[in-house]
Amino acid sequence: MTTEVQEPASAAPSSPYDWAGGMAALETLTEAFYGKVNADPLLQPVFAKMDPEHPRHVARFLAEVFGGPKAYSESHGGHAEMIRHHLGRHLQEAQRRRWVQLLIDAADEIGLPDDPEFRSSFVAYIEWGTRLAVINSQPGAEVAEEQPMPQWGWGETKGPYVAP
Ligand code: HEM
Repeated sequence: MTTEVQEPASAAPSSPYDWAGGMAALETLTEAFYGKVNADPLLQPVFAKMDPEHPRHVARFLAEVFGGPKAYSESHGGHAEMIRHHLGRHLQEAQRRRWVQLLIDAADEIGLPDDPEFRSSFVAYIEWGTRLAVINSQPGAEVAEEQPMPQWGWGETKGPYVAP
């Protein structure tokens, strides 16, 4: 068996958002995902009081992270508002793991692109974002709410976080 490292395509798509299929694809993803969440014994109680618009809001958030329109920042309070939704929720690692697993299951189910480059970018952000959600949800978490919206392209993380 040979393993080949793929060269980037000469006409690379402008963003993971475009490659994923834009807002319609992300809305389909979050609909499928929260359907699974609602049927999951570990996560259903966490989301029991979820706003019916929640899946669409998360799709907009993901869209912005992956290079799409800035709809979450312009209409839903941006990153600070997303952080506020997780404060004090005492999320646990087992719940985070299940969240990631169900999102990837949903991605496969709806046919989100499954090429290694896209999935690497996608899962990298999901690992980062879910771990931040857990950290920010703990009692006494010191959260800087006014952080910029994370931006995830095709590249890598540029190294561990070092406090200023
Ligand atoms: C990349 C990871 C994540 C992203 C991008 C994300 C995004 C969001 C956003 C945008 C909201 C606010 C929705 C709105 O404005 O209506 C929200 C709320 C919430 N998130 Fe997350 N989240 C992530 C991870 C998690 C995880 C791992 C959990 C739990 C295991 C979680 C639990 C919740 C809960 C309980 C709410 C409030 C739901 C409600 O309205 O009752 N999130 N999240």
